[in-house]
Amino acid sequence: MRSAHRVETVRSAERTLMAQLPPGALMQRAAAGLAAACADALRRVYGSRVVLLTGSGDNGGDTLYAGARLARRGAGVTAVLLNPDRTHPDALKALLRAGGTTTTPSAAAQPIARADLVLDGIVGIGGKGGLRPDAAHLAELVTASHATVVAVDLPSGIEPDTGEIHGTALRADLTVTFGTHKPGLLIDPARTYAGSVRLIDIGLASTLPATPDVESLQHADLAALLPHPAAESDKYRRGVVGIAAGSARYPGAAVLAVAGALRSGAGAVRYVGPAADAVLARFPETLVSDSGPKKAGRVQAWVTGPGAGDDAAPVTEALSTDVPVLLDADGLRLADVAAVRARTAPTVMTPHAGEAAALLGVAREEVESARLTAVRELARRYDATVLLKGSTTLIAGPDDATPVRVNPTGTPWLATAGSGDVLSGLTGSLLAAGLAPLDAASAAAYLHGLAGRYAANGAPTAAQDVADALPQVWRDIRA
Ligand SMILES: NC(=O)C1=CN([C@@H]2O[C@H](COP(=O)(O)OP(=O)(O)OC[C@H]3O[C@@H](n4cnc5c(N)ncnc54)[C@H](O)[C@@H]3O)[C@@H](O)[C@H]2O)[C@@H](O)CC1
Ligand SMILES: Nc1ncnc2c1ncn2[C@@H]1O[C@H](COP(=O)(O)OP(=O)(O)O)[C@@H](O)[C@H]1O
Ligand SMILES: [K+]
Repeated sequence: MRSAHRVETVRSAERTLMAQLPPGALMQRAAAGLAAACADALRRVYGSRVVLLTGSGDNGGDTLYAGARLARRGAGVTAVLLNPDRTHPDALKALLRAGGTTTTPSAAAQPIARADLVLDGIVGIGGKGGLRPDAAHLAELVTASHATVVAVDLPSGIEPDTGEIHGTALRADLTVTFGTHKPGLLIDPARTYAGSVRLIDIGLASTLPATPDVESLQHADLAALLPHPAAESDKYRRGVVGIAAGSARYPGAAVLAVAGALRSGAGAVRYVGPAADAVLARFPETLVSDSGPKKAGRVQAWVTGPGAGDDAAPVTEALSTDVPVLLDADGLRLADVAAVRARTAPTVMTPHAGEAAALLGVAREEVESARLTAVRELARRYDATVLLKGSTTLIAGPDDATPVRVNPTGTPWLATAGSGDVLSGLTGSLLAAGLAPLDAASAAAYLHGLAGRYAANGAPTAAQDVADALPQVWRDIRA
């Protein structure tokens, strides 16, 4: 599991750790890790040209100490001091002693244009709001240069706790972060500013709380979560997933949801709805029922909504059952908030940003720019597990104390009609297998994202291909 902690949590853990260490020890650990990462990025340190964008806080301090280490190895290092009177004094002395030089923002254009490497030490976890005008000007110069950009702790200008961006932020190729990930490094839009992220161990794990604020599943977590049939398994023990989806107008949504469910470990898939002929034509193994969800026979989880049109009856009926229910697409719109809140079995909702915006009564852009806030608010309002789809899919449980999961897999090629239907069938299957709602939804997002990458492999792909790629993803994860 990859963990991320909010600024307040990081600061408190740092205070505890610092009290046990000699003064300055933490900053030296951070600077040593940072300098090593920079040396890797440069390949050859001797003779390289390095520019340090240096703010007035400890983020600038880390940067100056790392610059001093690079200067001692033969790099030409120039620090651009944004606030000369308030620069970290000891770190600045160290840089000058190592042969580094300083300059002002107004004279920074030439060194930045010539640099091989630029370190962004303008602001770290002490930042609020987008970059101020003088720093924003430096960011423009960096964008125009060919230098490799390394962000120190985080790209300056992003909101560390949420991944929001208010104004200008600096774009990095690599972010070297200290002690723990910050949520903003994992969540878009800020995530794309961070480039690849490298975590430096400064000993903080010993003082951070065990439960992070945000987390991401990794391959090993998936391998542990995925259900695997045992000798005594039968189709009911493996889980029967019910799909109440599709309409005369959108039969394909039903087919794709069934495809996602069949490829994801369900012992059987039961279908109810007006698209039975289309479903059976493609998947003769589907159990089709003429009745609604309540009378359809034994099912361990329902998926309802994809391609449903305006018929609320199957959605309402599914919600009245005592098994987990997944609401997607039209089902989100047709579900009554009070009926969802009143359920005793889990409910999982899987909106994209547009659907989430409609449920929250805000503009789509507002959801996309503040994804963490939106997913938490929906989970709270519906007392449900919410999976907010998009460029970084987020999954929140109804309880605020549970970490929000960020899906690390995925590809923009998944933004293709019907791929969401595959995800809903896939999630339903994992719910029917007995996974807890947060695990089912985050494992499904992980598998779906990888299946999208496999299916696309750098070229356009379609929703059916994503479903067809699922077994190979499954095999690779278990291997
Ligand atoms: N506290 C610790 O023990 C450690 C801290 N470390 C470093 O210290 C950083 C935090 O240091 P600080 O608390 O001094 O804070 P920062 O250095 O992140 O930022 C504070 C300074 O940035 C300026 N600033 C704030 N918002 C700005 C904006 N939007 N545009 C331009 N300037 C802005 C403020 O005027 C302030 O002087 C971490 O990110 C990390 O890099 C590391 O050395 C590891 C140990
Ligand atoms: N920019 C993006 N990057 C990565 N994944 C994306 C992006 N845009 C959409 N997706 C993914 O593509 C899928 C699309 O689902 P959805 O919007 O419900 O489509 P549909 O309703 O057509 O099935 C979701 O899994 C979503 O997370
Ligand atoms: K920074």
